[in-house]
Amino acid sequence: MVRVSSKILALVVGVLPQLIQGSGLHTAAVAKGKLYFGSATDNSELTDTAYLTQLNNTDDFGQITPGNSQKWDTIEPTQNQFSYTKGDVIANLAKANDQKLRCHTLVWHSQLPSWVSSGTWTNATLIAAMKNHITNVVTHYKGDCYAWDVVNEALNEDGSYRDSIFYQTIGPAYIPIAFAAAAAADPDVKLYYNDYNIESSGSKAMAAQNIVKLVQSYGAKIDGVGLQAHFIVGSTPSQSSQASVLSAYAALGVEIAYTELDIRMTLPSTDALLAQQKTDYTNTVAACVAEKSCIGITIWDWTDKYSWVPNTFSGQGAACPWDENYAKKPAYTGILSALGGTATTTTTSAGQSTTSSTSTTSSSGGSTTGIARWGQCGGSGWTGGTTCASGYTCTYFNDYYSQCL
Ligand SMILES: O[C@@H]1[C@@H](O)[C@H](O[C@@H]2CO[C@@H](O[C@@H]3CO[C@@H](O)[C@H](O)[C@H]3O)[C@H](O)[C@H]2O)OC[C@H]1O
Repeated sequence: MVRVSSKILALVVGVLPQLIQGSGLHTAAVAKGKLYFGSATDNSELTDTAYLTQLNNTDDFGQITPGNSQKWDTIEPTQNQFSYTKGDVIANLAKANDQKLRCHTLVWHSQLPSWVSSGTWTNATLIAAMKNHITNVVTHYKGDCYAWDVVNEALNEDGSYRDSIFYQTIGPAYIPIAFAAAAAADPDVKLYYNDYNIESSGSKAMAAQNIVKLVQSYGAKIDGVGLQAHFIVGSTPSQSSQASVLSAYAALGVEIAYTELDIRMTLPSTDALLAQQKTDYTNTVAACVAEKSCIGITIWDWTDKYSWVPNTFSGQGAACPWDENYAKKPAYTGILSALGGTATTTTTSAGQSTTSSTSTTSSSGGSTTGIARWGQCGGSGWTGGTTCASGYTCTYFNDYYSQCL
């Protein structure tokens, strides 16, 4: 009979739970004081049972985001006809798994139905259509979402406003109007501005900060800035440059989340690229860990099998922490170590698996040009101190909103 010393037994018993359970990404993130580590997903992927099993693994994923099923073209393909079937599948999955749901997205220039993108609009009719969309959708998902990405990608790379149908027709005021409508429909849900290339300092990150100030100056609620973080292996911003912009957002009194993290490479994948990808993921996650106001991280799907990257960026891919065969890549270990977790993982090498804009609005009393103000003028006359610059007339649209035109 083999006798096992009590010391060895204690060691095995102590280590066993880690070997069996490991410390997954979400578990480790929560231990670091974050709310969640999560993943995007999409309806078509859920028929893949191996995929679903991992998505349901709440040790790794305490949060999910629908990749497409809450976008305007899916939910309101025809004006005032709402279809929640696909979005509800993801929302119900989150509920069943006790995972947080990030809801994505209400107002975005892309994936719009043609009745919106090619419609003939006036300022008032587009505001009404946008508010109707937001009110319906946010009300439908009231209580289900941790956060809504209220406005997505309103900025150009130089920090100017993107020339979307919303900006063209309404001007920058569409942003605070959207936030106010979302807050009115669900006062408890967190409301985010979400964009890419705002993860390190520069004109676009500065413009994102100005969007926060713009919404705040209108007296509307904004709770967070979402950093999409669609990065490229080898040119991902350093941890320190991400950290400094995170603290700039935090100084505005909002939280921050990494909302769509993935780090793509030019294919084929090599061991060197996978090693650099691990470093890039590690640095990004470490920047969030170090910033108290950074509350969570979402990867834009967890496996290369269903990543959006190859369909969008020709010749690029392998952007996720798991490969297309669901084996963990070095990136997984990097993320876990940045979260302070312990890896008992199988990671892949390239060949095999081994264990081991600037707002011109003044906040009070200044003159505005072409800029909306809340209740500052209207049918019943001035209610605030704002005056329009010479040559502009203050035009009343509704109780929330007027504009110097
Ligand atoms: O043919 C379309 C297909 O192109 C579409 O792909 C989705 C496009 O959006 C992706 O998510 C965005 C990625 O980056 C940020 O800019 C946005 O915030 C995200 O919403 C999504 O992952 C792709 O699947 O899907 C629908 C098909 O009909």
